Amino acid sequence: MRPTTPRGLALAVLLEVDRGGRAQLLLDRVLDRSDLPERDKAYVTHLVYGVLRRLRLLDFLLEPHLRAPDRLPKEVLWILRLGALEWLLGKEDHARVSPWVEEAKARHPALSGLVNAVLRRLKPREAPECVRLSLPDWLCQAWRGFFGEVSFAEGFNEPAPLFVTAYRPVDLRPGPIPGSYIWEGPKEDFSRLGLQPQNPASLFAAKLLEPKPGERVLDLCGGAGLKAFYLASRGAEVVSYDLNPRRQKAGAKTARRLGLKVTYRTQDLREPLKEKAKKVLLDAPCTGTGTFRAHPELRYRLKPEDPKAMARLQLELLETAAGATEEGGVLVYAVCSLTEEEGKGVARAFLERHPEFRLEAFSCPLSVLKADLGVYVAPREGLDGFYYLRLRKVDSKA
Ligand SMILES: C[S@@+](CC[C@H](N)C(=O)[O-])C[C@H]1O[C@@H](n2cnc3c(N)ncnc32)[C@H](O)[C@@H]1O
Repeated sequence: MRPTTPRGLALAVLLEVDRGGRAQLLLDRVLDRSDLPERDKAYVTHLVYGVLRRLRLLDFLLEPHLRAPDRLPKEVLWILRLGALEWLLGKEDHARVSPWVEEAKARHPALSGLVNAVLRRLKPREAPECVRLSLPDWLCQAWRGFFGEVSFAEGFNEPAPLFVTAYRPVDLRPGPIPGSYIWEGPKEDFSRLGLQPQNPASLFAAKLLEPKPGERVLDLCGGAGLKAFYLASRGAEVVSYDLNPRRQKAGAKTARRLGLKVTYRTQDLREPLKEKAKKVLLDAPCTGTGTFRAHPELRYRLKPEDPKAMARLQLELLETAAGATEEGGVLVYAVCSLTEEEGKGVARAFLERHPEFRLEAFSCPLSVLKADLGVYVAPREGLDGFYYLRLRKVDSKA
């Protein structure tokens, strides 16, 4: 039987995430199909994201009360985590314990007593910072070493507004940079309204290219084309390249609905391009360590060796982007990741090999976490963490 209650739906989504699914996709699917009122849908979202964003801390709080958590049925373990979340967020005992005991009774009646006892016994417990932030130790320590501290990661656990980029005049609350707004209603058919959901930190990567009307721009690793939409809206002639034709097809459809012209070409960008432009944007694939707010489960799946492996691919793609930049032209490299390897490390390795490129300084209106060979943006106030690098090709014979 398919669950229909908010708690049942949250549990079902979390069990799917446990099997390898992606929370955002699963939630969208489940909530689109559900007839629940908006308030209940918001509660499902709150539960799923709340638990995933604090998973390490919740397990730490449950630990003294469970002898062998690994041997519990998954459903019971996630019910305990959900109940612990509501305890952590200060929900009254009468409102938080019995609903979760009922969920346990419906699935594993013999363990409902344990759920009841554990949820009533929870006590405050001082957690080490990396546990409190629910980060894997390897990443938490790498961030401390590189940024000097890790408190910025608190931002991943804060709820964020839904940011949209507007391609028509709108009467919405402005976001942190021009063109970005905050959507406060229920989900809509955004492209019909001339809007595109997009984090301002992602929009800023496209803005850094400073596209001019009539200018040719290459949008490399353009995916569905979120950044291409902005570039086209400034009157640039945009060609968007990606490996994934399915994403590009979806992008072409949205571009049409937004009334924007983008040309899509499918290519593996580890191979050189057959064309050049004065403005080139490379929004490279990355580990996504700046997007833990929207993709909270990602942090538990990444491995310590991933940033280095990703940086190797990013450097290959940057070679292609460099070859496609005309002399005097601008190349912007961006990733939604906060690791040293994928940001500063890629920049350093690239500049060592390419004396014909010079670093270009720029001012960043978003909250800067670190500026050192490019700029890292802090994942605060709803922003995704990002890294940007702006380069100019000064002399191709250097
Ligand atoms: C960060 S996403 C791009 C998001 C997109 N620029 C946007 O703003 O919507 C990275 C993209 O790189 C693409 N990609 C990964 N490896 C690639 C390769 N070898 N050649 C071309 N594209 C690649 C992926 O398909 C994905 O769409």
